[in-house]
Amino acid sequence: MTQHQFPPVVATRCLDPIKFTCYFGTFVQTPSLGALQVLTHCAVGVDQDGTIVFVNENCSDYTSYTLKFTGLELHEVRFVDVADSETKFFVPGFIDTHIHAPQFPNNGIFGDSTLLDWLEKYTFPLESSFRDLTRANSIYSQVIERTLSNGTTAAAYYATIHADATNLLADLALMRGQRALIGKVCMNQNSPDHYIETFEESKASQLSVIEHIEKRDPSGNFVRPILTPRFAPSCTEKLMKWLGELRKSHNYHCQTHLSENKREIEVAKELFPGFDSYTDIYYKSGLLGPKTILAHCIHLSEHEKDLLAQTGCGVSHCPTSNSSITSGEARVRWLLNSNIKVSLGTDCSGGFTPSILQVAKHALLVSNHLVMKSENDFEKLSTHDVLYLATVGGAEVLNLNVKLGLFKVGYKFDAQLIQLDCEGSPVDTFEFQNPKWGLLSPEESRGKFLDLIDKWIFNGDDRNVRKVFVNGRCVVDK
Ligand SMILES: Nc1nc2[nH]cnc2c(=O)[nH]1
Ligand SMILES: [Zn+2]
Repeated sequence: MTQHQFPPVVATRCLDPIKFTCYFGTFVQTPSLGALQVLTHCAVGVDQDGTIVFVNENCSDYTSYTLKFTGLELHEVRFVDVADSETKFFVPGFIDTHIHAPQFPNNGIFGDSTLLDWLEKYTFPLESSFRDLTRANSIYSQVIERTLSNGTTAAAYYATIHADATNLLADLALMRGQRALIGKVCMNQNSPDHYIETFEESKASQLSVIEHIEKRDPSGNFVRPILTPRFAPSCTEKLMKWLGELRKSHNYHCQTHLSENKREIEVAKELFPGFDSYTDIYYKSGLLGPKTILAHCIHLSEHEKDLLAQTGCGVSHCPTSNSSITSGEARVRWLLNSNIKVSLGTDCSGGFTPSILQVAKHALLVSNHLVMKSENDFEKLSTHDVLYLATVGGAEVLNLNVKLGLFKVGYKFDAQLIQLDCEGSPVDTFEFQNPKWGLLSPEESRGKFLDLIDKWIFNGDDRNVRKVFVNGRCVVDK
């Protein structure tokens, strides 16, 4: 089971007579927080490496433009014209910066528990069963399929403590064409006997996972290892310091949980009395840096927030999870205003949905709750803000070598094709709400289209995701 020989994802393209692809239609993106850009009648050219080489808005003849631009023959170019419906548009692929792949079967199962009893009752027993590779194979395949189908083109995964199953998750993501940071969970204290490792075991399996993943994808453009101390309460200082040294010496990605639940914070302080704060435990262990992803960050002090800003860490905001297991409301605007990178995470199965679109909606609603509590508008997030967090924010937090999150020259074509009026769509569309580009004033058409985007964010789901592309390759076609 450990000896799978998956073909490299990119090699198959070499046999393809098609040398270039031009996508034509409406493209939607968020170049900055709060700003939504709508590119209409737009031609986006993508080369064989999945890189965008032109973005030509209001293109009157995209076929001639492409042939002239590339110098290729007609049969060497694939034209994907999706301008056949006014409610069809491309958006950048979603980036899920915090998801526990093995917890997928527990989505929706959390009862009235909160973090620490939830871990004991539901999470550790399920994760420990991933010593069984047959189980890991079927659940991990399902997670990748489901997240891709929801438009997630890149994800930062937590796996389990098991090296073999973690390697399998990396292989499956690579084979299926989803970009993924793959984290073998490290945990060597305060965990049940059936699901714990020693320092030496953790070290050995971490190194073997890194070796496996780096061999599978030496470019690191598709799958990469990410150091994953579960959270301070389940790791000794020795283990965190070893991981901190490893992170610094190889510039590895790192992910962990921070300041999710009030009781968790007390436990962390009791276990590590010599540190100034929960954040300080990670800081002094060398775990914080520009390629570190911190999930939750709800109950931080000003000083802890400043430490995140100073070290350049990214935050994964997980509002679905935080509402489900009653953890609290992260102050996203407060973090963003300190120039801290913020993105979205499903945190399955603390969160119940594998869809970043749903999480975006919850991020907006949770921000409204903060506003209602504080009676000022400061924390309010718009639909454009949460779309930014789901795409550009995710790309900033993942901090990969390839550029993601926008339709821009030099960026990779990781995209979703959304259609609101497709068969079985959960979004009710009305002809009078269509933008009617060219028939109304540009402002009127844009206004109507922005309303459609809002309708999509609140009412849409995976049925509206018609195609998904990663690195210019179509990985989902419904
Ligand atoms: N949400 C969440 N928080 C954690 N803290 C430590 N482990 C976990 C986990 O699996 N999920
Ligand atoms: Zn988590």
